[in-house]
Amino acid sequence: MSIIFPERMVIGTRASPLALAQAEETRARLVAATGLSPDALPLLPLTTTGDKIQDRALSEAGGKGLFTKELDAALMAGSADLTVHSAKDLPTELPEGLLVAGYLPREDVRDVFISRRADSLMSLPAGAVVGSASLRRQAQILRARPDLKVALLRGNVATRLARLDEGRVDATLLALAGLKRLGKADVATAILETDDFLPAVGQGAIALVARAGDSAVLAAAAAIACRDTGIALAAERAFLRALDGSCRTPIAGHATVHGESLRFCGLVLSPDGSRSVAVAREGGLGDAEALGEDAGRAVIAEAGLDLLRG
Ligand SMILES: NCc1[nH]cc(CCC(=O)O)c1CC(=O)O
Repeated sequence: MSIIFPERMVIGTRASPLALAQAEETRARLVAATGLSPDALPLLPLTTTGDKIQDRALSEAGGKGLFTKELDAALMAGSADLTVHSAKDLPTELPEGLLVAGYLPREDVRDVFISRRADSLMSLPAGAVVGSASLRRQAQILRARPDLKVALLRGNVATRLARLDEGRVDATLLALAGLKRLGKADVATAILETDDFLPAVGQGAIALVARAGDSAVLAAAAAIACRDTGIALAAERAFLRALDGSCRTPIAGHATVHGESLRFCGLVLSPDGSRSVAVAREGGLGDAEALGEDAGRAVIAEAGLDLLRG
């Protein structure tokens, strides 16, 4: 029996340069895997609530799904057939009727340090200001360097680099994956290794979301999906779900597949980095979700809910 792909699929995406690069990558992979022409895979760029809010930390703007609500609505209304997301920004629970149809092969998961004033986070002068909008990065910066200051810095990559050049902040951290996808990896001053600086759940992965019953679109997504990334993400997202992390809790988590085994590391911090609980687990590839969930429960047992509530 041959696989039936759709004749045409509208690809919903955010309109930011990074989102468009991710949607283009998805489109190119679909062309190669399904034989559809690029014209049969039009992009539908949408502006999300998260894109409009620029003056506040997103954790203060009402939480989850700020980058996904409009894309979910387009899927449900039928104006898009497949939506492309940074897995990092995808809530652990999707609306009824939608599901993750697959993940593309993961990019580099590491964060990078960018500064004109120092070669590394550890060599910044005391009191230097590091700009980031991520509570995880803020907490991890303060854990490594309690003498530094963190400041809210939002916006796309170009905006953040401009703030650095203006001297409004001394340094910033960004995901290497995003820089690579934008062809800007050369702006990195230093790469932070995962042992020192655990990335966010889903970092570097692109998630494809579709309608649950749409078998032709699901088949097309499956044709470009990466198995190992799916397994790693199942563990990471189960960890996040178990913690029920409000977006105000600094949480990091990273899983990797090594042959037949899956390794997971998780970390929860207080916002000021003074307290943290780390967890490590290893298991079989079939147990990814259970492993992540178990790691999340272990953190709750050790940390207590007050750490998690910040
Ligand atoms: N929340 C913003 C966001 N969502 C995904 C990425 C980078 C790409 C990725 O992690 O896949 C970024 C920017 C950043 O953290 O530097």
